[in-house]
Amino acid sequence: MAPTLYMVYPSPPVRAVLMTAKAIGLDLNLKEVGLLSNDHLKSDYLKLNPQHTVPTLVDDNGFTIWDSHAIMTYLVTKYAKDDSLYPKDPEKRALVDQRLHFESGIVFARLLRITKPLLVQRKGTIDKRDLDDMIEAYTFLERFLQGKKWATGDFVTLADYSLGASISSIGVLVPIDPKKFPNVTVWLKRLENLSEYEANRDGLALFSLIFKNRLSKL
Ligand SMILES: N[C@@H](CCC(=O)N[C@@H](CS)C(=O)NCC(=O)O)C(=O)O
Repeated sequence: MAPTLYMVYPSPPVRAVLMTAKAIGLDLNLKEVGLLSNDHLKSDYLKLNPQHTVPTLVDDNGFTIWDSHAIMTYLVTKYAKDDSLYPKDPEKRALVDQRLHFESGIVFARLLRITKPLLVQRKGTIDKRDLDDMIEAYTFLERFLQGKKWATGDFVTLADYSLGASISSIGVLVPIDPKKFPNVTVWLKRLENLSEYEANRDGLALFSLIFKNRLSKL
């Protein structure tokens, strides 16, 4: 039996998990959660994940874990044929972990500060402070990528899927200027050429549709 992933396609963290599963050749049983109908706030879902977020993974033995970063490292540790996406070497792993925490604590947190008001409060604009903070996050990533092919070095890791899902998404609302951010621009293009990036495409298109539509309602 395949592990079950509770998900919605537009969610960047969900897409990071989908890219991971595709990369390691793991089939997932996908269950869409009705966020708009608040299904994630109902008792059945809260029993699975009291934090009521997607993605949430239930493995075939019943083991349940949420947060994309925890899910991705779990899936690679348990199901991948080798450790290339999440190296066992302490220094290489520490670099991947640093980037995953950067995605979680900086990039996704700042993305949410932009997308939540658009979606929940139906605002039609992005505050300048939130725009500036996102640009600062791009600047950090630009520096991390200096002299590197991928987020941590010469090889694709989970850091690329996690950052790639979020950066490709927020780039729709806060454009990534290729002159100011050449490393980020080239890295995203490189990511788009990977076969596992296919798992990001449809959800990204939906994300784009939802949020561009909100902004155009000015
Ligand atoms: N850090 C979490 C973020 C998960 C998250 O906030 N997901 C959003 C969708 S993109 C969600 O489930 N929102 C509904 C809620 O928080 O109630 C992760 O990486 O999984």
